[in-house]
Amino acid sequence: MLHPIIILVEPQLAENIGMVARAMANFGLSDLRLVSPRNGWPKKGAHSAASGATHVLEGAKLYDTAREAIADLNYVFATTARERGQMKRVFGPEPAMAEAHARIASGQGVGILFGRERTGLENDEISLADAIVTFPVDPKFSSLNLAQAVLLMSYEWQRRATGGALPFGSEQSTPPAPREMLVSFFDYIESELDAVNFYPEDKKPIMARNMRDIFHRLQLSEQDVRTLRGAIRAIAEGRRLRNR
Ligand SMILES: C[S@@+](CC[C@H](N)C(=O)[O-])C[C@H]1O[C@@H](n2cnc3c(N)ncnc32)[C@H](O)[C@@H]1O
Repeated sequence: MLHPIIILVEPQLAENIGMVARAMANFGLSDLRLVSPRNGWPKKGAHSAASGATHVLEGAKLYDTAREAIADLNYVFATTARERGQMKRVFGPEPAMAEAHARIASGQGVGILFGRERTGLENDEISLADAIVTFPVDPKFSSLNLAQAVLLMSYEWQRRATGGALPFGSEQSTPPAPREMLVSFFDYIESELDAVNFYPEDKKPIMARNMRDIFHRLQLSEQDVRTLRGAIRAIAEGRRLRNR
């Protein structure tokens, strides 16, 4: 078991189970356990809601009780929005997944219990867990949809497991232009601007420096410098041709 196991206790809606599977697959989880799904299993509608995460649904294991579903696990979290007055450690999602990560890395099986859509987990089910996880929600509106609750835990798991690495990053097509190329570009612009008397007498040094600063702020790549240089040359040569 290299990942936490998601355990849904008496889930009712096929759409929620499908969306749970999708959320799990989004964040690299695949072990799903279902405890007595209401009105049986499989359920019509779960596959379409899973949106391609069928491997999670098809691999889901069925149990009669929460107790049986967690029997082989070494450490179990119970998720709940409500205070239950039980003497257990209470985690937020991020430290909970740090704890899960450490335990799984040392070879333990870790599970996360999620409750029924309407009534959540029963106190007896929570009493089977080692710790409680609750989310930092607005207390006036604290209950998340079941699949969203699974998504949040799965996200925190993946963030922990990958160190937050993103699948892709911002790319620069070419590296910033070398200084020599940039300075030669500045010389070129300044000579062309001189040729059309752009600089008022005695202001040239400060205006040339300001313009260099503008280009520095743009972090031009080699290709950017080539493009700008070509554009300025085209304008300058067009003017020279017209003036002949
Ligand atoms: C729709 S909620 C159940 C709401 C139910 N009325 C209750 O009060 O527990 C379904 C499940 O999502 C999880 N969940 C929802 N909101 C949560 C929160 N704020 N913190 C932790 N888990 C939450 C729990 O597992 C919960 O049993």
